[in-house]
Parts: sequence; structure tokens; C-alpha cells
Amino acid sequence: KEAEQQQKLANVVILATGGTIAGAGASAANSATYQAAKVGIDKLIAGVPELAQLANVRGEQVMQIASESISNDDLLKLGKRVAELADSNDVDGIVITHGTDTLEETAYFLNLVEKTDKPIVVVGSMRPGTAMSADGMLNLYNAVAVASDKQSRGKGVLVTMNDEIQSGRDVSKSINIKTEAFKSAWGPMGMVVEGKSYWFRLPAKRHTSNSEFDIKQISSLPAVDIAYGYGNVTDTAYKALAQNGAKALIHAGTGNGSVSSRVVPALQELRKNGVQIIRSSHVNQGGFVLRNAEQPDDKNDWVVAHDLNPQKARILAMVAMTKTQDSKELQRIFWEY
Ligand SMILES: NC(=O)CC[C@H](N)C(=O)O
Repeated sequence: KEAEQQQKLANVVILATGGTIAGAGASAANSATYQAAKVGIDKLIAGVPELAQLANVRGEQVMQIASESISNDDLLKLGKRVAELADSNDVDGIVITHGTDTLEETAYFLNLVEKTDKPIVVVGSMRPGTAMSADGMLNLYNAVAVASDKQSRGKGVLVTMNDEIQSGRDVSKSINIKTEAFKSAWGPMGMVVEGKSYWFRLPAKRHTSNSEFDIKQISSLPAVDIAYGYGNVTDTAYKALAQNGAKALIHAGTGNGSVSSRVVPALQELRKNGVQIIRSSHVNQGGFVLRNAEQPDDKNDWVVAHDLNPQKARILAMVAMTKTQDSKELQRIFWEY
């Protein structure tokens, strides 16, 4: 009977990378002061025995770090392992446990480069497992529930935090001290409640199987860096990043991606020297940058990131520039993904 039950359940692999979901603090009162990336994946799985009712679950420790330290090489390593698992017949879904600081970057990266319809769910927590009202157990349970659900197929890379199912493209860490930390300007795709998912909308942008990018064809990512716009800003950071080898600069602009008159000449000059200039916005609830609004992008040969925040724009620019150095192609890609 037990063997029959196991055969019916989906096979889900949990790839662990670290973060607060694997964190540990000195006491149960430490919800904010703790060390991330301490607890191994086997212990995390053992801590949620209910997972066995949802799926045949096994874990792999891919790395054990806080997500602010994830490098491009780490992204590639994780992405390639996800692709291998997605290709194997005995894997139905993949969950990635991840620190929340750059979770939105990894989720968007995988959304762009994994050529599969199988569910890929990225999950983290805001409190370590040692804290009172730790959120990691339920978030992980929800992630496995979504990853083992056939309905989750073909919907792009997903994020399950705070009972919501979010698109890995849209979602962003919006506050750092609440368990309700992850928001999308365009709303969640669904909810997961008591191990069951409820869907309300689908992503309109290209992703996974329908993407022109494939992790198997990517061996390195170009240097793309971000510089921040603010009152009294100078062009120092932009120039320094370019001098250090950046092939594209993401302008994390004020408002609708506006650029200070003290910075414009440097960006025009850098573009003439081959550096791609991509205007995004760092406004809190989600930016919306349009071509030739604020700045003459056609004349300057700059690109706009539209609704992608600066850190997501960096991910898309890196992936796109593995294929093209043409600014018009780059802009097409920024509209489509
Ligand atoms: N809540 C978290 O996961 C933050 C912990 C750590 N800074 C990380 O991103 O891994």
C-alpha cells in the first residue's frame, strides 16, 4: 500500500542554497538577529515530515550561503543543475531554497534560461527556523505542494512566500522585517492553502520553454553593473564601473528613470564607447520606464528596462548579452521578457 502511494506522488527535488530558511539564531526571540545558511537540507526536510504526504522529496545541498553573496558563477552552477534535473524522467518538480535578499534575481534568471515546463519553485523565509512563528516550514511545505502540482506546469518560475504564489519575473522583496515581504506590482498569480494551489492569473511575458535563452548554451555572463540615481549625484560611479569592465550599465534612476543633467554627458560618452545604457527606476512600488519619455533614448541609443527593477534589469541584460550586442535587439528583449 505504501509503495503504491509513493508511486502516485510526484518526485520533487529540493536544491538548497542557504539563506534564512536555513538560518539559526541564539534564542527563539531572535527573529532578526541570527546567522543565515547554517542548517543543511536533510535537516530542513526532516523538520517538515508532512512533505512526505505531498511528494517523494529528496534534497541536494548546492551551496550554503547568504544570497547577497551569490555570484554569476553560482547562478550558472545552480541553473545548470536545475536543467539536468528538469531533463530527468524521474523528476516532476524542483524547489530551490534561497536567501530572500537576491531571491528575485535568481528566480528571474531561471525563468529566462530553463527550457522546461516542469514546475520550478523558489522559496525562502524571513525568520530563521529557530525563531518563534518561523515562516520557513510553511513556505517550504507550500513550495513542495506547488512543485508537485501538475497545474503549476508551464507557468514560469514561481515563488511561494506568505501563502502566495508569485511570478518569479515580477516578484520583489519589498520590506525586510515582515513575513509579508514579497510583492509584485501586478499582483500574485495564486494562493496556496493547506497544500492546495488556487490560481488566478498567468504571466504574459516570455519564459522557460518559450524563451530564446538556454542555460545549456551559456558558459559565462558578461559584467553588468548598477549605478544609483539621487539628488546631487555625480557621474563618478558610472565611469568607474565602465572603467572596471562593465559591458552594460543599469541606471537605477529616480522616478521614471530620469537621469541627472550631471550624469547625461558621461552616459552619452560611454554609449559611444560601446557600453549599453539601460534606464530603470528605483521607485518602491515598481517603476515603469518608457522610451523617449524623460530622455531621448532613440537619439542616445539607450535602452529602457520598462517595469523591471534595476536588479532584474541586470539579470536580463546579462542573459540577453550572451546573444546580442545590438541595442535594438536588447530593447526588443526588454519588451518581451
Ligand atoms: N531573509 C533572508 O533570507 C535574508 C538572509 C540573507 N541576507 C540572505 O539573503 O540569504
